[in-house]
Amino acid sequence: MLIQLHNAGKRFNRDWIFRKVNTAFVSGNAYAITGPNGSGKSTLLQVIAAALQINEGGIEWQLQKQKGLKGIDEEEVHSHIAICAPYLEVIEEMTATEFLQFHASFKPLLPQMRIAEIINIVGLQKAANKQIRFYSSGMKQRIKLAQAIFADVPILLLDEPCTNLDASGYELYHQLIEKYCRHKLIVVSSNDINEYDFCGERLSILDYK
Ligand SMILES: Nc1ncnc2c1ncn2[C@@H]1O[C@H](COP(=O)(O)OP(=O)(O)OP(=O)(O)O)[C@@H](O)[C@H]1O
Repeated sequence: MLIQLHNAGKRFNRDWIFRKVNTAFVSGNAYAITGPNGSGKSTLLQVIAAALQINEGGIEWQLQKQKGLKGIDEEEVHSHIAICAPYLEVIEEMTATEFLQFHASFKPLLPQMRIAEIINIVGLQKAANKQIRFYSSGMKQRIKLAQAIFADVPILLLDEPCTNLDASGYELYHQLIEKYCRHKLIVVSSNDINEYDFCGERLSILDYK
């Protein structure tokens, strides 16, 4: 997977959030987008996810095929991406099992993974059949992470992935990235070093103002 931005710029009304972003995101690497609150990290992540359109420049998404890279349409990008972000709501009426089944009906799970096993791995076995609306905020974050990390797609986008997690949650997060996401293209948007310490590539949004 290759995502390339050419002189990409995004504004809301008259305020430019970033301009002249020239960068490539490549499979197998992990990237951190850093910057203070309100600087535009989530906005750039949503541009990469094709959830927001840029106002200048270009962006290309290319998928690895047997015969090399093949461009994909903007409308198709979402099917190759899994995302965990504070603004993505969980379906509160569902149980963890139902929620993961629902997601798996759109995007397959990693090969050989079963839903009960995933729920065990993220430490929610006792709450597997409880409606998510009765979960604590840390438990909700664990199921959101599970939904994204165990999806069999080449791009994993993580916006503040350890929000509400305790120390064991941070540890779990690092284990999951290490064990299940090595081959993926990972982009983390965060200003907490503990969320992006494994990212070899770093991009400060303040360099694009
Ligand atoms: N839909 C929108 N319409 C207008 N302005 C917006 C919109 N979405 C975001 N913004 C503005 O764009 C700027 C960047 O917001 P963004 O959420 O990308 O920042 P961030 O770096 O992710 O912040 P945080 O660290 O607080 O999550 C902010 O000034 C925000 O108010």
